[in-house]
Amino acid sequence: MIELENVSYTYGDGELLSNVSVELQPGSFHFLTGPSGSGKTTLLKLCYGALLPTSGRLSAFDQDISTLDRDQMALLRRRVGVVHQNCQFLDHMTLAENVALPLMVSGRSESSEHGDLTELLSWVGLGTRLDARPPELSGGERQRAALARAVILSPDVVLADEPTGNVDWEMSQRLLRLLIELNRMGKTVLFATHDLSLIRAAKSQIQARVLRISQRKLQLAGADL
Ligand SMILES: Nc1ncnc2c1ncn2[C@@H]1O[C@H](COP(=O)(O)OP(=O)(O)OP(=O)(O)O)[C@@H](O)[C@H]1O
Repeated sequence: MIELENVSYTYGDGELLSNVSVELQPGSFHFLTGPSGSGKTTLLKLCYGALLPTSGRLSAFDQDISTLDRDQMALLRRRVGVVHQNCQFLDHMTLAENVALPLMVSGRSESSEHGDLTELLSWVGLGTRLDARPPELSGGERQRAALARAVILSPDVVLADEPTGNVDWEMSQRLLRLLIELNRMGKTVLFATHDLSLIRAAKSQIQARVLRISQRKLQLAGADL
């Protein structure tokens, strides 16, 4: 689905990621961990084409991302749902309208495999909050709304950037379960988190590989986690 071959990325004059290689196979579940500032968000941005590698090759759906024109890049972005670290909503619109925005922008009327919008919001536990305005939502509700918005176009890949960053343990587990469910529906999932206890808790629920960024390199974490 997404493959990085010797990808490096440099902001200004400081190299952040150095010769990173990884392949996200269809239907796989990966965690991405590493200290704050190690480059997790940057790696995710590379995966959805918000940044292009400084060197190396990144391909998505068998296409070299650096060769894509604007339309092809837009198509790629539709196949990759992103839960951003600091999810933003439009405060003057309802929760349902915010979640439906990608549908409107893409000119589509149908929803994801969850059926209609109400069904999707019920799936994330927000079925009674359709008319709420974003400022009225709790942190956990915002994160679940962000997840619903990320999957409304039925992407093949879901990238989640610290979706459990500002929520308690119970809500973290709930978000994890939703991502596991998406994976069981066949989606390829990359879940960035610094929360190692959550990764340990996930081990009994799913077979996932754990990638760790350390000193600009990407490694497969082992039993030491
Ligand atoms: N647009 C940018 N310009 C310059 N430096 C940047 C930019 N974006 C990020 N950085 C720097 O790159 C480094 C990695 O940032 P990144 O957000 O990818 O790390 P992270 O592992 O996701 O961190 P956290 O866990 O704190 O979210 C940080 O030092 C950050 O300041």
